[in-house]
Amino acid sequence: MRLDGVGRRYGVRGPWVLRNVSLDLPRRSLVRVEGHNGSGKSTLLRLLAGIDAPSTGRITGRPRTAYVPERFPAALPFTAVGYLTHLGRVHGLRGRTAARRATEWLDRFGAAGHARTPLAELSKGTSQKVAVTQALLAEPDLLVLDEAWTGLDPAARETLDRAVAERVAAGGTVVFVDHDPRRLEGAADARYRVTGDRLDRLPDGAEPGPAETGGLHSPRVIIEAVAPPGATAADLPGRPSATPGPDGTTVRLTVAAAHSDALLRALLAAHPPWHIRTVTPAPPPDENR
Ligand SMILES: Nc1ncnc2c1ncn2[C@@H]1O[C@H](COP(=O)(O)OP(=O)(O)OP(=O)(O)O)[C@@H](O)[C@H]1O
Repeated sequence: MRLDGVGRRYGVRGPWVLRNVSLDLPRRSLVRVEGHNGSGKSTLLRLLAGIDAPSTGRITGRPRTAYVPERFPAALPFTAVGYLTHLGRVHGLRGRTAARRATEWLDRFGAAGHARTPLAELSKGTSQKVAVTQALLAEPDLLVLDEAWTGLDPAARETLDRAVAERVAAGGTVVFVDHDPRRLEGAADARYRVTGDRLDRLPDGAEPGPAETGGLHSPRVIIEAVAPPGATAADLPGRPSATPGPDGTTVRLTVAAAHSDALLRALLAAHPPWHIRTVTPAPPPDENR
């Protein structure tokens, strides 16, 4: 698929969110999109997914596409498997194939027990598994993932990592946005950054930008927690710095405020979970040091 001189603004006089974006999305590739909050990443992904149209410019060569939006419409009057079968049909599958794939994917995500649960009664995590499943069961040539890992438990996040690798290995293109700079680290064939209204390709090996790491001067949060036996801070979202807590039994994790929710979720969802003692804003860094 190709984008040529694509621009998008909301309303005829609204500011340009994206302007003059030209982009080639080759088959068999994994593409990461980065940028600050509100920079236009979701806008770009909606254009790629075909659920929004450019205000100017052209998109050509659209393949069969599936999309996991940042927010999933959870209140629809379906059971999980009923909804997935319905969407499978929308993607062009026969009902029986759609139902079989829905069941297989729910099973892979550890949510088979919720196949017959109404969507409105699902937990946030299970809803997200349904959101991801509706895209994966289509076996699309282009898979667009907008923060699709958010809300998934660690095992489901790994399942999604594997599913992405499988899609790419099958010749597909996967484009993703994620707040965790280490998501699929080293696996992306190309990385792009939305800055102002531009989309720039990042050189291979470029460090994650301030939106992903938090940057020296962005607000930070200190989480003091008791680690379960054997746990380390090495694989936690937001790359927190870890130091021993004041009483010797806790670990003090300092993380960019933008990542504190994801970090807390990961700590609470760990098996066994971390025990959170306190969550406090960090003092601003000392400018004179
Ligand atoms: N439907 C809409 N109507 C009007 N303005 C919009 C709409 N969607 C997005 N915007 C504006 O476009 C800009 C880019 O938003 P977008 O959601 O694409 O950014 P983002 O990088 O995905 O943000 P985040 O990281 O917070 O999800 C923002 O200023 C936002 O307010």
